[in-house]
Amino acid sequence: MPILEVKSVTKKFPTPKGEVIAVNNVSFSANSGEVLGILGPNGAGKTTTLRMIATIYRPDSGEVLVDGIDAVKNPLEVRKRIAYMTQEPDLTPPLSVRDYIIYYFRFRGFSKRDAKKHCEDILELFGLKTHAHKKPFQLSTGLKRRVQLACALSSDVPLVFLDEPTAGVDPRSKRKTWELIKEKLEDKGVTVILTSHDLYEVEYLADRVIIMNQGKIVAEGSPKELKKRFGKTVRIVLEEPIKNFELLKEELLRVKNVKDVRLARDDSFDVYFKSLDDSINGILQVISPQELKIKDIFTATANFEDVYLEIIER
Ligand SMILES: Nc1ncnc2c1ncn2[C@@H]1O[C@H](COP(=O)(O)OP(=O)(O)OP(=O)(O)O)[C@@H](O)[C@H]1O
Repeated sequence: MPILEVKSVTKKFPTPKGEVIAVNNVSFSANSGEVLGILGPNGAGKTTTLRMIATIYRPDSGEVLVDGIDAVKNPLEVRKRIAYMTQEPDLTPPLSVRDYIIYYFRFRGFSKRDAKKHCEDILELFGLKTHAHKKPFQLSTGLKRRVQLACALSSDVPLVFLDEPTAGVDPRSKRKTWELIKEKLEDKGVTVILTSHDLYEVEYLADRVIIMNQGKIVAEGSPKELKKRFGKTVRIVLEEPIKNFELLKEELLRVKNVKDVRLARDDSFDVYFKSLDDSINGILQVISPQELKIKDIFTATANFEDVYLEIIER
């Protein structure tokens, strides 16, 4: 049974300009041990979806089940099964790192003794020991986020939400955070719902991705599958500068499954294919009669960012 089932869920908000449909008839599920990425531009409905699962918002229609438990009928039981690392970059209440972690686990129902013991393990595991005495104002954004992450990932619950876990964090600390997430998840069977605007982060961490736009799911699959579905690029480098690119482009666009042709430099151009399996024979047949001499050919699968932008722009 999936740990999370979201079934035909809709959420609307009243605004002075009329009703906004933040989430529009969305359905998906997440299996045990899976990292599910939710992607989408600002306002796509990601946070609203997360908040409905986390029992912060009540859906207008549809159903959310966590571990088989209905989030509307039994919110307290659902809350026991989830941990939520929110987008808020600060630690509230403003305690020392050690006290904050103990407070967090006391709040989650741990005894004082267990919370203290758990806290020392977490400080060690997440490299926070030397910062244990510091107050939030003495911590960098990256460290504050790491404390929040440590609490969420160590909560011993089946479902964890990471809402932009590395927003505002520098590239080196980001990488460290990703490694910590991977390490921590490896043998635990925890399901993670990850939202992020960092496509590299999602590609690195997520087993499967849902892309939302304007309240709806517009694509779903593993990052690898999505890249495969959305094609490859071939760069052709010629011996000499191209004299009439527009004419060449026109002819290449007539080749089966070529969706775009763009000039890269004066002697090279990129051909975008619809799918990974498309052959480049067709383009060679256009080039040969024109006596253009090919110096090099490189093929590359579309990168995840290209794929994402294409899905969103469609
Ligand atoms: N409490 C609210 N009241 C009114 N409208 C809201 C409320 N919360 C969200 N919305 C609207 O619902 C839509 C979806 O918002 P949501 O915050 O879920 O998007 P998001 O994908 O999480 O965006 P971001 O990437 O910016 O966090 C937006 O149009 C937003 O303005």
